[in-house]
Amino acid sequence: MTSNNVLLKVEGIDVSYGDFQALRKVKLEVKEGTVVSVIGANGAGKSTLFQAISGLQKPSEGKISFMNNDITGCLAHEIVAQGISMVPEGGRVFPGLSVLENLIIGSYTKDARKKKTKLLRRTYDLFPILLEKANQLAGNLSGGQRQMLAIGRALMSDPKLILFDEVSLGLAPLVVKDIYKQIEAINQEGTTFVLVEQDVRRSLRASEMSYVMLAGEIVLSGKSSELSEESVRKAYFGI
Ligand SMILES: Nc1ncnc2c1ncn2[C@@H]1O[C@H](COP(=O)(O)OP(=O)(O)OP(=O)(O)O)[C@@H](O)[C@H]1O
Repeated sequence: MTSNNVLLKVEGIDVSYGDFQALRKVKLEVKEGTVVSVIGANGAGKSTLFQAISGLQKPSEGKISFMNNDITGCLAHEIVAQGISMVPEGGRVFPGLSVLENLIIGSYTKDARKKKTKLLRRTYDLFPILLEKANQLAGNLSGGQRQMLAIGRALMSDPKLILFDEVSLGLAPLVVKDIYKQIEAINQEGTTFVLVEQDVRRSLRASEMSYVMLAGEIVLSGKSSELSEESVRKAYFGI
């Protein structure tokens, strides 16, 4: 599903950790209903970008808007309440809590709490394994199941936009295929995605727009269908 409305706009943000500047004048636009890829090597700044959008890092320069509202400097819980949810790198879940408890934690905003039953049903429909294992400890899940739980938890806040960090890292190819199928299904129901993915081919295939980062900057961007794997790889390595 695509429309011409810009859902998220990042305009020239700088983010630093002490003296180290991790993002430089980063600019990015995400249209409603699309899937956008952010590609880059380790340390390029992809997670920092997600943290800045989610309110976990404060940009020293630039502006972030979501649905035409300036969200620069908003707190993380305010940003979730506006409709942005993150699936963190490595499918991080609370290992000592059950699958169901992990999901319920995702619906802590006032609006999501009201729709909890409906959101839970939708999550179980997408990932039946989570219903099967609802009362088991999340720490006992496989890597792929943990990634599904992390997506499920993000869905429980009823987001308009999901920031998905490292979709396929460390997962078996069949599991990755399954997860991309679910991303497509969730996207077709209207949720917009920004994906961080190391696999260039998959990244281009799964998205409408791609942005390549290198050392804290966007060095290449364009329609995924018009970018060659070679040009992306070159930008990725800075050659
Ligand atoms: N908390 C921190 N304190 C200091 N430097 C940091 C911190 N977090 C990240 N960095 C540095 O900022 C840069 C960007 O890191 P970031 O994690 O955003 O990159 P990334 O593209 O997501 O890489 P990865 O795939 O390894 O997570 C790196 O040089 C990293 O070492």
